[in-house]
Amino acid sequence: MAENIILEDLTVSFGNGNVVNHISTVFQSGYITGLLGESGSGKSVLGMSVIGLLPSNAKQSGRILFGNRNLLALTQKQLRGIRGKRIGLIPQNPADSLNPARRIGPQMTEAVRVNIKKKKEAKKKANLLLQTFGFLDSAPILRNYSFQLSGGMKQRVLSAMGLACDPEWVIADEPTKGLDAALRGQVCSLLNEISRKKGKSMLIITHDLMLAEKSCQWLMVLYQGRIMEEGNTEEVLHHPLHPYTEGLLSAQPSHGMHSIPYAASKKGGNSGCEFSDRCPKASKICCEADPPVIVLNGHRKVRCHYAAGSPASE
Ligand SMILES: Nc1ncnc2c1ncn2[C@@H]1O[C@H](COP(=O)(O)OP(=O)(O)OP(=O)(O)O)[C@@H](O)[C@H]1O
Ligand code: NI
Repeated sequence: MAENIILEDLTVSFGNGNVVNHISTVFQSGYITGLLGESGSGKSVLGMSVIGLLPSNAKQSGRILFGNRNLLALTQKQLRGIRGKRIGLIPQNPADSLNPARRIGPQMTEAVRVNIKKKKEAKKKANLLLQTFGFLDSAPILRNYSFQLSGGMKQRVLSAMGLACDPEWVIADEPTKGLDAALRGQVCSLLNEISRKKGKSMLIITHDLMLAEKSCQWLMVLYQGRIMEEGNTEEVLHHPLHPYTEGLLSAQPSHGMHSIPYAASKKGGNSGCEFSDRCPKASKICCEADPPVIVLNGHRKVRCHYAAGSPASE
C-alpha cells in the first residue's frame, strides 16, 4: 500500500533565515497535492528536501516520515534506494537535466535499468514510457540529442524518465513551465492519467493555476517557507481564506493581474505573521503574534488571526 509523506516541523536554511520554516503537514497518498506560492516562497526547496536532493550547504531539521523511516536520517546510499524507485522526480529545468553530450536513448535506458536489468526489456520499457508521454514513434527521439528537441519534448522525456522505475510517489516541479497552452493541457491530462490509472501519489509544484485546478485534489499555499492555507482545490481556489491566497489569485491574468503590494521594509524579528507587512487586513496583533493554525470544518487549515472571524484577543 502506498504511504503518506509526513512532514514534522521541517525547517531548511542556507545560512541566513529559514526558507522552509517549521512546516508540519501530510501529503496524502493516492492524491495529487499542489504546492502554490510566489517565486522564492520555498516550493522547490521543500520538494527537493523530500527527495533528498538539496545541496550540501542546506541545513535541515525536523522529520520527513515515509513509511516507518525518517528520510532526513537516511544515508545517501539508503536514499538512493528510495529516490527514483519509490519517489520519482520530474525536475524543474528540462534543459539542465539532460546530458547534452549523450543521445536520449542511453539516458532513458539507464534510468529504466535501475530496476530492469535486462537490456532488451529495459529498451522495451523505455519505448512504452515514451509512448505514454505522447511520442507515438519513440525511435527517432531516442536517437536525438537534447538540443534537437523542443522544450515541450524535453519536458515529456524527463517526465517519462521520472517514472522509469514505477515509483509510487512522483514529485513534479513546474511540469508545465515554458510550455504553450496546448502542451500545458497535454501535460495536465497526462499527470491526471498517471495518477488515476497507475494509482500514483503526486506532489506538483506550480505557478500554473490551470494545472492546479485540473490536476490537484488538495492545495497548499506557501509564503516565505510557511504554509498559509491548505484545503480542497475547489475551496482554496474559489473560496480562499488567507489574504495572501486572495492576493495570489487576483494577481492572475484572468483576474485582472492586481499585484500584491510589496512591503516598504521587511518585517524584522520573529514575531507576527510573515505576511503582515503586505497584508491589506493586518492589524496590531498580526504584527506582534505568530498566527495559530486554525482548522475549519475538520480539514481546512489557515494560518491567519482572522481565519475564524476576529482574533481571540480583540
Ligand atoms: N542552493 C541554495 N543556496 C542558497 N539559497 C537557496 C538555494 N536554493 C534556494 N535558495 C533560496 O531559497 C528560497 C526558496 O527558493 P525556491 O527555489 O524553493 O523557491 P520557489 O518557491 O520554488 O520559487 P520558483 O517558483 O521561482 O521556483 C529562495 O530565496 C532561494 O534564493
Ligand atoms: Ni521552484
